[in-house]
Amino acid sequence: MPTEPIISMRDLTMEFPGKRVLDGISLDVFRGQIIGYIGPNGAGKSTTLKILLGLLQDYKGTVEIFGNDLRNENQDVKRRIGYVPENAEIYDTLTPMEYLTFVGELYGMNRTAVEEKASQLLTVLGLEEVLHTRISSFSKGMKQKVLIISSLLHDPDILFLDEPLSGLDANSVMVVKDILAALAASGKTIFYSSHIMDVVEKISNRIVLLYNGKIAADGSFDELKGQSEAGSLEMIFNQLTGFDEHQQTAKRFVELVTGGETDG
Ligand SMILES: Nc1ncnc2c1ncn2[C@@H]1O[C@H](COP(=O)(O)OP(=O)(O)OP(=O)(O)O)[C@@H](O)[C@H]1O
Repeated sequence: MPTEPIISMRDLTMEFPGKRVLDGISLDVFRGQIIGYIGPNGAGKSTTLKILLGLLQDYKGTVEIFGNDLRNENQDVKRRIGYVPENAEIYDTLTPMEYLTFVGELYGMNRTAVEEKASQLLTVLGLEEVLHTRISSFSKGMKQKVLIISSLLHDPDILFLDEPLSGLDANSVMVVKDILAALAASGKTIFYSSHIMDVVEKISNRIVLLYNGKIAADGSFDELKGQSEAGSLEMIFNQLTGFDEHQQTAKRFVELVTGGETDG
């Protein structure tokens, strides 16, 4: 049974001018958990991740990672964290080998070791022919693979992922899903934010739904299903966020596009 939480948030509140985005979030995350962190657009998922990463500081409440208060700057904590951002600034003029060597060295890894590891990881994900090609020529999915590798090069204990499968083809999605499951089984903790509900449903062992600044649901998919009449996570999401207007919204949208009435 898990003991000490790896991540602990108490009464986490975050306000931007004129807007309270997080309204007293309390959450403990344990070793080996894959947390599917979901919520409507603008719910505050990326904001939560940025706070956990130390990128946003003017929050209220307490956040501890590995038992260290985030307000006490701690480089050791940062070294044990990996991050795949939603919108990454990747250095397009570099090759993946140059970029990954740069990232590995930032984490204090030895250059030869990082080059070898980067080359092996790129090869496993099918990028062996473009190790020395500029990232600017890559497709979205190829860039995403480089980002996923860059978040894992230093073998972190916690992985924060913000929409990590974006641009990946169906085969690559299966590989990444299996990688995440294997990482969690080896004791890593994964905090996974995404809108792709069928993937969240399958890979998460715990789902946390953020709505109106608060945690509206927290449990395994089976537990959430037990509390709701809905069958899929997508339907549970719609139900818990009170959204039942998708057909009317779509109809109105198409009427405006076509300038007329639609059938049905
Ligand atoms: N730096 C900022 N200044 C002002 N408002 C901000 C800032 N960053 C985020 N917000 C606002 O906070 C709210 C939450 O944004 P956030 O990006 O965390 O949502 P999200 O749940 O990740 O949404 P999405 O699913 O669309 O990615 C939004 O209303 C957004 O406009």
